[in-house]
Amino acid sequence: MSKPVEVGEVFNTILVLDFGSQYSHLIIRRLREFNVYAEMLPCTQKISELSWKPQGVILSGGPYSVYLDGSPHVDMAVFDLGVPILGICYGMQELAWINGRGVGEGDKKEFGHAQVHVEKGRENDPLFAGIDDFQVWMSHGDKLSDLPTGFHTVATSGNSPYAAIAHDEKPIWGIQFHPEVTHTARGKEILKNFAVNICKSSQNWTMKNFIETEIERIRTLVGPTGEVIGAVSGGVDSTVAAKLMTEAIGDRFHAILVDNGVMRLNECATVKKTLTAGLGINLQVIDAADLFLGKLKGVTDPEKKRKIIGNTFIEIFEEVAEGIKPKDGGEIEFLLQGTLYPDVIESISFKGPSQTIKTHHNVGGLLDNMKLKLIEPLRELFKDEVRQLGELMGIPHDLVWRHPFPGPGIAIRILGEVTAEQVEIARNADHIFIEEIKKAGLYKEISQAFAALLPVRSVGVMGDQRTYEQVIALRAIETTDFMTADWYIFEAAFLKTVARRIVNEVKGVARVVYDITSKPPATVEWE
Ligand SMILES: Nc1ncnc2c1ncn2[C@@H]1O[C@H](COP(=O)(O)OP(=O)(O)OP(=O)(O)O)[C@@H](O)[C@H]1O
Ligand SMILES: O=c1[nH]c(=O)c2[nH+]cn([C@@H]3O[C@H](COP(=O)(O)O)[C@@H](O)[C@H]3O)c2[nH]1
Ligand SMILES: NC(=O)CC[C@H](N)C(=O)O
Ligand SMILES: [Mg+2]
Repeated sequence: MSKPVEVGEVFNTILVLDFGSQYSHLIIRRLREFNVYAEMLPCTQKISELSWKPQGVILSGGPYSVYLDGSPHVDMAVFDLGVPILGICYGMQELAWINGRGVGEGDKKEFGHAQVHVEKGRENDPLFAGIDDFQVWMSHGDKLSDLPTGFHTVATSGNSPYAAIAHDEKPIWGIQFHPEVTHTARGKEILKNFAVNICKSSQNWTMKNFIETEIERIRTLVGPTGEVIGAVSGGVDSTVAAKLMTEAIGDRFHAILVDNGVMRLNECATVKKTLTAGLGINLQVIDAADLFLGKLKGVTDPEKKRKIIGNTFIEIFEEVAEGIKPKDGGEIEFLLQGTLYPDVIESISFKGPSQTIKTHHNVGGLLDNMKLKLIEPLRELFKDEVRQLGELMGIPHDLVWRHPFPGPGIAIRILGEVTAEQVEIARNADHIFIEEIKKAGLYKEISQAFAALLPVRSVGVMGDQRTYEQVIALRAIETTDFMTADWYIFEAAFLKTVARRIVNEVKGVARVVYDITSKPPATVEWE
């Protein structure tokens, strides 16, 4: 018997078809919070092309209007699956459109809170088991003008006579409000009623179960002699992925850490020690600092820096990979990547192209010439699930909770030309800042913090001497998804200590400032 290779084949899965709502991914999050596995696919997904059968289907909201030409529609085969279906907002309008076309533009839009009442006589509807009168979050301009054929009303709100509808015979529901946002007070219970009570999904999505199935899956994919390479940075994602690979295939996995000369203070040595001695990962550190710094000489444009680092990184990785000779005499077949679920969601979303703000370095550029097959063990996981997984696999707590660190490293935190001297200044200032944050017990509260080195000089006075040196900008942010972020509010005394230490201990710095810009309009990194 061949073993399953898709996570959806192993866990009972709720399929969320995404019509492009900003909240679609939250549906997945909420379901997983009560241990039901859910996956999101674009609304255009052909059901016949799925390798697994969903336990239930949710049609998400979306910015379109079902009655306009060019709006997305669901594959009708979804109704032949015989599984329960829940339409949310656009998803409900889609159900109504298919069953009678009774959808149009409302006289007024409805954004924000509304009160929903379950109709008399419908108290036993399983979607609302234990819930009768509750506050919801609405976000729509279109509404149902009629009850679709074969449906009845389950709940109403002031502005929506069809706040919830259900099919008379089949397990199909539509709701106009968004149960996935926290502003809908009983939203999670409604989703749980749907997934657990109605769809009968097992609540077995735990990281403990995931480890076992994922290791099995990797072994099946790689086979008994196959070998895998992977770029590992010492960040949480690549470390957790590398640890899973090691558990699955031992030293047939080759991890490569590239020292690009713009890593944090003592980074490579620490990562090497933790990963090899601590976690048994077969890791090779490649010292390419001089090569990177050589290529960055004279470059000040942020995008150029990013591209140079990205390309050089690939060059080195390929060179090292070619030198690795698998024991079975064949060739390396697979490349490990630490892709997370948010990246996957971003690439499947039913949305138009968004503008490039900055080029994030990535290892994906390797694929064309290397013909390596990708292994992405974390592609179904959110960051907090990766952290849980890391803790369970015995990865040190400090590593699991590390702030993210960008591939182009300190190079995009040095404004202007990147030289060994500038790296030294930025690195030492950063080290002091992080050290003080940890000492104050704030590290976990802050999502990311670092020091940037500005290419301006300022006059100072130290020990009666005039100084004329550079400026360090401290950045600390709070965020959940790094798409938006707010700056962290420190106590004045804390900033005072950090500033004093940096000016006193780091040669070349005369002044320290604190960045109080949110994202947007700024970004997290300075370049
Ligand atoms: N210096 C490096 N050496 C080898 N691989 C690297 C290096 N820097 C980045 N990478 C690769 O680029 C990928 C993306 O980097 P990214 O910073 O997003 O993830 P991470 O470092 O694993 O985790 P985190 O987001 O917590 O920093 C990494 O998973 C790793 O494969
Ligand atoms: O691996 C990475 N390669 C990159 O090229 C890169 N650029 C930014 N970042 C990280 O992404 C998050 C958002 O940063 P920005 O607001 O600056 O885009 C923050 O966490 C940044 O540190 C990167 N990570
Ligand atoms: N959030 C939604 O799904 C909105 C659906 C639809 N476009 C409306 O405005 O009614
Ligand atoms: Mg990183």
